Amino acid sequence: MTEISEIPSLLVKSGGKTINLTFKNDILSIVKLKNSSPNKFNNSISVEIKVLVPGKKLRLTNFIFEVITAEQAASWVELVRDAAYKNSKPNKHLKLVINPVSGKGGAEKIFNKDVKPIFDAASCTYDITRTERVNQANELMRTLDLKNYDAIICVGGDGTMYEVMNGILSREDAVDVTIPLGTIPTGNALNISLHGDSHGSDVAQSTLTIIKGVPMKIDICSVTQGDKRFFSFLTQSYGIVADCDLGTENMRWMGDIRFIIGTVQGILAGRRYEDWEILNDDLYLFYCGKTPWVSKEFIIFPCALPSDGLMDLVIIKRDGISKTKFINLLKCASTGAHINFNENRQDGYIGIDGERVPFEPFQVEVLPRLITLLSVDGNYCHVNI
Ligand SMILES: Nc1ncnc2c1ncn2[C@@H]1O[C@H](COP(=O)(O)OP(=O)(O)OP(=O)(O)O)[C@@H](O)[C@H]1O
Repeated sequence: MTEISEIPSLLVKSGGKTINLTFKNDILSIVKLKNSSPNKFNNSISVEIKVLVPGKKLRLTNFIFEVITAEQAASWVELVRDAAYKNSKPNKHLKLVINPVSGKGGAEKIFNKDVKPIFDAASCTYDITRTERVNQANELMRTLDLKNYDAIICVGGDGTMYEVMNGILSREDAVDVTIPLGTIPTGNALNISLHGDSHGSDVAQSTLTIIKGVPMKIDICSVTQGDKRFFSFLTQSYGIVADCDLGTENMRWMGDIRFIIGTVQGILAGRRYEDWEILNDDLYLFYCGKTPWVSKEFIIFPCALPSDGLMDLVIIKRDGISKTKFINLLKCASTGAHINFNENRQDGYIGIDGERVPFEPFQVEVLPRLITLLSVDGNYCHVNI
């Protein structure tokens, strides 16, 4: 006999159309109903299946099937539930962190209208913290009793996820934390990357990923700046990318168009960055190497590491620095302090996951597989490369 868990899909008719429902993705729950009105099967029993119907936009609906006996109903319920939650835990209990000011301020409304009905249909339970100030999510995660939950879900943007991750990774038991994180994207930017498919920015799809998704380990960057440490899951940016994001915070009300305006502003202002250049300049110094010292008193590459597979490079341009400053800079090289020498540009934007940090040097280290996310299938995205 074929078991339901081996059947990939269920064909149903709705509004004259035949719909192919997969157990893995589309079926959220099944319950036995007591029939209120008697029919030709005296004492007959029905089962109700709640589904997210696939299509351009996911649509929540239900189908009722009449079965003859209570035993048949019980066996339907058991078989369909097992098949629908073969790879994920049913009836998850979630901790939700809702940032009411994320995006254009509609997180609460989006949650109530588009997310709550799906969680309810899947019999997921949750308790909610609505953030009332900056850093509250971070502080909450430092002390929250994580064993009470199956996943932590951010209803917000990247900034909310950034706070949650930084809070978790600042806990004393951080290395033992395996609880998966998920996100309902109500912010402006890059959440798409967290759910790993082209529908990642879709609220219903993200809700489904939380209900049915599988854990995926991701690397985290440890960014140190002076005596501070940040945990970064997206980007570290300096240059036009940081300027067009952080330099346009006051234009948030415009939505995504602020990123275009920021880029145009940066180009018109003729700002220059040291990311990538062809060197035709008249130089004071171009020095590339693998070991820290030029001589005992000249530590030109104080950060060089023995086996990092990288070469270190120092470039000093004539037009970028006065002769006096160049001499002062060389004097600092006996202790390696020249790398902290003030740049021409005294102020600017540096962004860690899109959050502004001081305009000071920073160092990044990758910590492998430190955080677990809920994902569609354990991958970020599928590309044809
Ligand atoms: N009640 C609140 N009032 C003001 N700021 C808040 C409040 N709750 C959270 N925050 C802060 O809001 C900031 C922005 O949140 P978030 O990044 O989630 O939304 P977003 O900026 O719209 O999205 P994205 O970062 O994806 O563009 C976070 O840094 C968080 O600290």
